[in-house]
Formats: sequence, C-alpha cells, structure tokens
Amino acid sequence: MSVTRLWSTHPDDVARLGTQELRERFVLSGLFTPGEVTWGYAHDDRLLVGGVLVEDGSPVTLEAPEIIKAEYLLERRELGLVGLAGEVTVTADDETFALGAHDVVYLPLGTRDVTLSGAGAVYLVSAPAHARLTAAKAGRDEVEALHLGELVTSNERTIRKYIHADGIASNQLVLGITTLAPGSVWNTMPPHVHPRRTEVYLYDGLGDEVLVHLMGEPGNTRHLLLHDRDAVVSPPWSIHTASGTGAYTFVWAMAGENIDYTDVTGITPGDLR
Ligand SMILES: O=C(O)C(=O)C[C@H](O)C(=O)CO
Repeated sequence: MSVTRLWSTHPDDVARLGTQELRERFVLSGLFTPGEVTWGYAHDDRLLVGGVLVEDGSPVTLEAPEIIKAEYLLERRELGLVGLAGEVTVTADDETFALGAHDVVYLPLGTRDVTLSGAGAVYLVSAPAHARLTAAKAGRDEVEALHLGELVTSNERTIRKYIHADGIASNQLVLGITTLAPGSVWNTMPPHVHPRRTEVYLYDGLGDEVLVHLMGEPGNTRHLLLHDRDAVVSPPWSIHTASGTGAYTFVWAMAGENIDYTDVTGITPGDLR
C-alpha cells in the first residue's frame, strides 16, 4: 500500500520553491490504479486521501496505512467515499451502499470492515474524528446545489455540497463536487482562503486537457500544471483556484477547526499577484 507524505509548509518557504519542489509538497498524482488503494497523507489537518480502480470480481478491502498506526482505517477517523465513474458497492460492516458517479457515502468513526466491489473509480478522503455519527449516502441529484459565476466571465459552475453542516453530518469533513458549465474554465474565481481549514482538490474529467492551478498567499501566488485525476493540497493560508484548457469537475474536501462552508475570506481578483 503506497502512501505519499505531504508535510506542512510555511508560506515564506513556498515562495522560494521551484516547480518540482512545489509538486512534491502539494500534488498527488497516480492515485488511481487497479485493485489497490494509493494514499496520500497531508500533515496539514491530517487529511488522508486515496484512490482506487475497483475491478469486477476483485473486491478491494480498505486497510489502515502504516502511517496512521491504527488497527483499522476508521479506528479514529471518518471517511467520505466519492464515486467518480462506474458502479461500486460499498459494504461497511453490516450495511451496503450503491456508489455511482458523483454519489457520496459517509462512513463514521468505528466502522471496522469496508469493502468495495463492482467496477469503478472511487476517491477517498478521511479526517480524524472524535464521535461516531451515522453512515449515510447522498446521490448527485439529492444534494444542495449552488449555481455560481457566469459564462461571460468563464466561471459558470454548479457546486454540490454533500458532507457539510446542513447535509450529511460529520465531525470535521466537509465535501462536495463542483462541475463547470460547458464553455467555462475557471473554478473558485474570485478566490478565497479559509484560515481554519485545509482543503484538497481532486480534478476529474480533464481527459488530455490540462489545468493551471494557482496556490500561495494572494499577493504571492505560484502555479501548478495539473492533469486528469491529480489531487492538490491547499494549506489554510493558500488560495486554490484554477483555469483549464477545457471543462472539468473537481471534488473538494476540507477538515479543520469547523465545518462551516461559509467561513472563508474572499479575495478581490485585483489584489492577486
Ligand atoms: O468553484 C468553486 O468556487 C468551489 O467549488 C469552491 C470550493 O467549494 C471551495 O474552495 C470550498 O472552500
């Protein structure tokens, strides 16, 4: 089971990093391989993210990576599972959930055995938890959808919120999926920071297109060229916004001090440098 470790980084140090160092600190590539979970562990807010391609006839059992020193994955954690493609069955102790594309399943602290069967791509995000809540599923068309932006500013998009203060209950996790409208390429523009939470974006649906992801302090940004199914960690002090050479979708997930989606500090685009 491979785990890439992403250390916390001071904003002053990020300003001095070259392309490769920046990628090593913030980007997770190659998360999706057949039959095996590939993990990334961000020391910021201890987010654990993973991906797997589940193949027909070869169920995948989720195990605790060594880095969390736990008897089982959800001994001290909660987990969001996001269907990216295909149809997967999530078996969690004595419950089962059908996970299709853009469905989300939440599994609470204390869930012992988690197995994925069927065929499809599944993205995983986990954060430390202190209380056992309720396992739940939310489908793409059942959740709150915010429509933001406009085609004329290339940022028209739909933000679907699944795990959040008014949706599936969690301890720390906040998770949703944003889909750009055809012709729009900018996500999270105007940008923001949220000093009380770390966020991780997983970009999907890019195919062979690429995306320029901007991170860093608003007055001192850096760019990362990302490809399909790359994930990127955004420390609490960093903006997280991108423009693609085509439309795309991304899964955003956060953990930290609170689960209030609106606890953000907006940045005026004119102040970006
Ligand atoms: O396109 C957007 O705007 C987003 O999806 C923003 C994310 O939800 C986010 O950054 C939450 O902090």
